[in-house]
Amino acid sequence: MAKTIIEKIWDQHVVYEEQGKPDLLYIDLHLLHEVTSPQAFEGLRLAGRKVRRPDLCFATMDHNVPTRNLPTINDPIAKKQITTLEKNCEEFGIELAHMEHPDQGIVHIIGPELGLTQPGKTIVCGDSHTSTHGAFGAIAFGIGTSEVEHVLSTQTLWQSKPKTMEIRINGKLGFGVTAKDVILAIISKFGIDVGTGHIAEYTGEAIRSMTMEERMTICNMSIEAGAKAGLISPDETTIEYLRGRRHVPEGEAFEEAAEQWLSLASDEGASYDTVLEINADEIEPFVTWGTNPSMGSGISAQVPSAEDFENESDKEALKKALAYMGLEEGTPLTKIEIQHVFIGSCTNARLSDLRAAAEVIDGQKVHPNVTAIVVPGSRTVKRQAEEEGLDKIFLESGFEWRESGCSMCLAMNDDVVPAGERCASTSNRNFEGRQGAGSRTHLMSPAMAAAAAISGRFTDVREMKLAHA
Ligand SMILES: CC(C)[C@H](C(=O)O)[C@@H](O)C(=O)O
Ligand code: SF4
Repeated sequence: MAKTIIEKIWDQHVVYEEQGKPDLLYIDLHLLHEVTSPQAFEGLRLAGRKVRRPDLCFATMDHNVPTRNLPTINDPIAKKQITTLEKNCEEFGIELAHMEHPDQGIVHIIGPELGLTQPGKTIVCGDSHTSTHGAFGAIAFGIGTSEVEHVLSTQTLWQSKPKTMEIRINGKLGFGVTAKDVILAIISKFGIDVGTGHIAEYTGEAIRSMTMEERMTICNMSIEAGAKAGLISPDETTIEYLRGRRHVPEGEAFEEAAEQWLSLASDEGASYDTVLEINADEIEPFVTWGTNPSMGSGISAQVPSAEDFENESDKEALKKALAYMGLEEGTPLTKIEIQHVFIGSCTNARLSDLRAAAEVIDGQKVHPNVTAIVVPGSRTVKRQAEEEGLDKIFLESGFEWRESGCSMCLAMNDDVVPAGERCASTSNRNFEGRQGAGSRTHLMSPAMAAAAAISGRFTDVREMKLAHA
């Protein structure tokens, strides 16, 4: 029978099953960071247990790390989490990319970079955006701290088999439209709960022509559509990205692995519990205007009005969101002014994202009302960007060029948007207070954020690109 990649990987990892109960799944890779691991290690210690497979674990520091004046951490809670992770990794024998290690970075950026993330693996991390790793054709999802402890001690996890979903993106993307616009358009069209109980596979021509970095942006936000995980069947693009990376097999063994990885792709004719479709040519550069990632529109639209919605609860949600965001119904999106720009996060802080932003800047200056920062997703991204001179492009235009970490994505560190101010952000969440108490977040692509930095308001990057062509 034709199977989806989701079923193939799942079936290969079930170590115990019983009718009517969750399956016990083997976990191939466990990624850790400083925020969700301390109690898990403490639990092991109290129970006198060891980590079963430290060689299948990898830890980094990302949420709390400062992005300047390293290694000074001002916040005592942040400092404690950092030193605790250091101690735990040493005691339990887990490899750690500490704050100043050359491999340090946001957990979802360094897994792929180091070749730890591979097709066919089950990958977990105490972090909801673990779905990013699904771009390689892996089942990758976030887990809670008690599950982190379970995986540390047994290398397995109890999981109910999710339903399968296909999200097909038909056709080719238009000029100036990026992976971020695609995933924001999908969430806007289908809502933040559509994926509940499912693992989603993204398919279609637009996905096939994307690079691995673009595919990671798509899979990263699966959780914002409510899905447990999101993934993409491996193809030659996947294989070429992985070739030569540190943790993948070498030589003949790589060719064998590649063949096996390609065989995981969903079979022709495999069926899914749910199928959603969107046409690439209906997608414009996107920005969010509200307080969840589905509250967004193409840049040529206006902030919606209550009359655009049929049911009362949607009208109420709109009013509440606009009150928090300080926006009026019907305002053209290109009239909205911003005070901050954040180019960073596990959604959009890889090398290609920084290149896309730098290309838009193209010798222009950051608007005088705007504070703009670039936070590379990892130290490797930072080094590579500097080798290409991207840091100079950003610095000369007036951006700050920071050290890698989660930074302003969630303001668990010193990088905070002040109350009442607006930030054009390449991250993935725009909830109330996400970038600091009272902060107002607008999600968009790196190119759109760069365009906003220059003009001080939301701008259709396609026009800016044409003007500079
Ligand atoms: C801190 C962590 C648990 C959290 C997550 O799970 O996603 C964070 O990374 C986020 O993006 O909100
Ligand atoms: S960059 Fe943001 S979304 Fe990603 S792991 Fe860090 S806090 Fe979470």
